[in-house]
Amino acid sequence: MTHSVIFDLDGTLIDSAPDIHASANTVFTALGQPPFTRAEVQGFVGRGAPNLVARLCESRDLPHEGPEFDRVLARFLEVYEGAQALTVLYPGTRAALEALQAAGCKLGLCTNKPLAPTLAVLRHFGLENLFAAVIGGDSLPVKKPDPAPLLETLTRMGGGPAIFVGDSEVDAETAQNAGLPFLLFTEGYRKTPVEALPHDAAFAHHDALPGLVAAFSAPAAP
Ligand SMILES: O=C(O)COP(=O)(O)O
Ligand SMILES: [Mg+2]
Repeated sequence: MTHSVIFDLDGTLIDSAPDIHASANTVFTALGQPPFTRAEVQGFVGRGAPNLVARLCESRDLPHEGPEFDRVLARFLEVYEGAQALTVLYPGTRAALEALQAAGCKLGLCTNKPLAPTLAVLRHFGLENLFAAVIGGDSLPVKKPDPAPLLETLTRMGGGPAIFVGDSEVDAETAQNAGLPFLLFTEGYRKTPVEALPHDAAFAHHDALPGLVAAFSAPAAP
């Protein structure tokens, strides 16, 4: 049976760290702070925007909760929602999504990025109609690695067998928590060596994805 394929977004389909980095620097330099390096910002991507901004505040001894923090987070979300100019699709992404769809796979998206900037970036790349369901980091009361967002994405897609594709520690843990097979994209924002992350297969270029998914969907050998 053909599997549904659910994707993570940041570090899996899009390289968004340059825009996240630039947006963070716009907000923090306006507060009189020196700019962050890209590595500092990228290291905090994957657990949602509130966590990213809280970790950045913490690293500058600014409050990471309370009204002052809430204002910094709101400003970051405002700046980031319009920031797509530096973001790129990973090579082969569009072709892989279209090939999967042509092979009969339903596609879903489950990201910890808030829903508004998620939909904005999907529209920016003309991908918004490819996904049968899109869940963002603020769509449910919990985020990945809680399995609920991934399972809710699948429910909204109509259920059935599914595979999760992601780039990070959080994604590997989410797939395990949800009991779904996990395909690891190795060129994203992972901090752990590939061997140390539980995964069913790994790939470095999206060209490999349709073949990997087909192998999962093939009937088991007798
Ligand atoms: O942390 C985020 O905002 C998003 O990260 P994800 O798309 O990799 O889940
Ligand atoms: Mg990711």
